Amino acid sequence: MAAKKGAAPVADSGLGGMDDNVAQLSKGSRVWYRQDATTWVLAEMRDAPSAPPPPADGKAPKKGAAAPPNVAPITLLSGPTAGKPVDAVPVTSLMPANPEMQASISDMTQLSYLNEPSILGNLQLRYSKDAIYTCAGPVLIALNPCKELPLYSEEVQHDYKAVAHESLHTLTPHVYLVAGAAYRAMVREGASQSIVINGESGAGKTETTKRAMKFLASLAGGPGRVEERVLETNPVLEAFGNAKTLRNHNSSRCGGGARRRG
Ligand SMILES: Nc1ncnc2c1ncn2[C@@H]1O[C@H](COP(=O)(O)OP(=O)(O)OP(=O)(O)O)[C@@H](O)[C@H]1O
Repeated sequence: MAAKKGAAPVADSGLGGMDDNVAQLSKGSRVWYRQDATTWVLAEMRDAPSAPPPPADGKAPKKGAAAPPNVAPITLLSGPTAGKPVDAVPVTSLMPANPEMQASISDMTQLSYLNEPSILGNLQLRYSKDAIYTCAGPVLIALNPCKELPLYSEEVQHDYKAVAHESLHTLTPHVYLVAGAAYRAMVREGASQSIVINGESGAGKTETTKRAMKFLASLAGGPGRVEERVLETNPVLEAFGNAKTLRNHNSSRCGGGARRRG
């Protein structure tokens, strides 16, 4: 299969180059098909990739032009067009799908293929089950549920407090797991720890920070007023750093030009 670089109709995400994945495609393979710039659809290959048909106008390709990519017939498996056959799809718009895609995977490193649609598909599947936290090795991915979930109760905190003193990650991914790991490292090494929380506006950084601080305060607080006092610093910090924006009533990034109303 000779899909040449530069022939892809859409930009590569950089998460496992498309060309690298073409070799994985054969008849019966489950694949992700890039329908447009933002949509991946699960599909099955009806046959192995083959050379593309000659151009309709019969003209020979220009000298030095990149060879067109091989093509394959597929059947769409997900979305409103499920069951629809699509012929002659360029292999450069296909990515191998994980065989374990039916079950959601709590640690991305367990996915057989770590390409963009597999990561997004796994996150989407978990999100549909209100599993907003997913690990990617030591990194925690937190999605904004845009609703209150029963993930932060005293009982849940109690469970994660128990493992905060152990080194094993026996519970499902959670911001408490990350906070607990930082706490454990601080106690073990006797040194300050940092948790980097990153994401676009409205992603949930402030909420995640508050949950982590609350958990840390309750871990270390004991019978005193530590938890209360740590959390009382929030309004002061927010008064200096936060502002209401079109997208977020409590944004920690002020101004910043036009924003989409969310
Ligand atoms: N874990 C969560 N549970 C429930 N609601 C959440 C959660 N995370 C975020 N939200 C909701 O999303 C809104 C935006 O989240 P947040 O203010 O934390 O975003 P942000 O990433 O800090 O945004 P900005 O960069 O603009 O400050 C919150 O006001 C809250 O309503």
